Amino acid sequence: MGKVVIEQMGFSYPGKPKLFEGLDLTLASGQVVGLLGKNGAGKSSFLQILAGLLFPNDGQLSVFGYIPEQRSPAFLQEVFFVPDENFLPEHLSAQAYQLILQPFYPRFDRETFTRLLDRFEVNSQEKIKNLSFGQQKKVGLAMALSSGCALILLDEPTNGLDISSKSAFRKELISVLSEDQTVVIATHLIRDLENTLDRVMILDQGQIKLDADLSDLADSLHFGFSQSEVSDAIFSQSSALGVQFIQERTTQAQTVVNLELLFEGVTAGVPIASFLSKTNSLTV
Ligand SMILES: Nc1ncnc2c1ncn2[C@@H]1O[C@H](COP(=O)(O)OP(=O)(O)OP(=O)(O)O)[C@@H](O)[C@H]1O
Repeated sequence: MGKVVIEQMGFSYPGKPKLFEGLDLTLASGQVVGLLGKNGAGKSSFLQILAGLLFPNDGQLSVFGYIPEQRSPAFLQEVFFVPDENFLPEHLSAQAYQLILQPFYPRFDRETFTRLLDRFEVNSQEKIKNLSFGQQKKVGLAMALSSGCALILLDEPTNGLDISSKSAFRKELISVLSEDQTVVIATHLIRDLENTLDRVMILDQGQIKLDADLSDLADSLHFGFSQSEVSDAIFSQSSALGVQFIQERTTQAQTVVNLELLFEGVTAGVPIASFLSKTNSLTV
């Protein structure tokens, strides 16, 4: 479908200091991207800018060749945004709302929607207002994953989901997506995204401090645990149980990327990107 291209983008809420400044970013299709950041880092605002709900103050933003703030019908039918809070009409059932929504999304797959609601154990006939927060969340996620949209934006998708629903969401996300779809997931529940992401972006102090493919992180870094300090660690964190550390990977076995430790390192100012072989962008 094309790309999302951000060039030198700046954004601030009226009367507030800059939230983003000089952001550069390109998202190709076929990736699940995790957007990580502390509370208030701007993750939700970033998604809303991509969805055309907030407008950048500076720079360029193009989503598949469209300018989101123009909110053209051709753009809107390619973007599905699931906010953290319920966005569904409370007086309708999931099934009734799906019928209203479907004509706006040409590739909406009704069978997938029905299957996902079953999988998520949500009653499609029940009015939204009678569903729990987690069940409402699952209706929104089922809609997004069935929408066929080229860009799917999920704000804290696992917030409010129980353990088995988180696992079901991860599995369905990977199985339902096609190569021409891009998903951006904003979250601070980092562990919930394990084994799901193709790429991670860490937003901190108005900048993207790390933007890297998970495969590159796993190739270039070694994530370990030791009872004592490790002398050549790039970053380490001690707890009562021992020391978690990140090393540059040379001959060590490949390890699963510890996203939480990576996040702590990057937000502590460690120039992790300089240890990677194929970094997408580096602003540290
Ligand atoms: N409508 C608004 N008007 C003014 N400031 C806002 C508005 N919405 C958010 N902000 C401010 O912008 C900053 C970023 O908020 P945002 O919700 O994008 O962060 P976040 O990373 O999603 O945070 P969280 O993890 O807590 O959801 C915060 O300082 C917040 O107070």
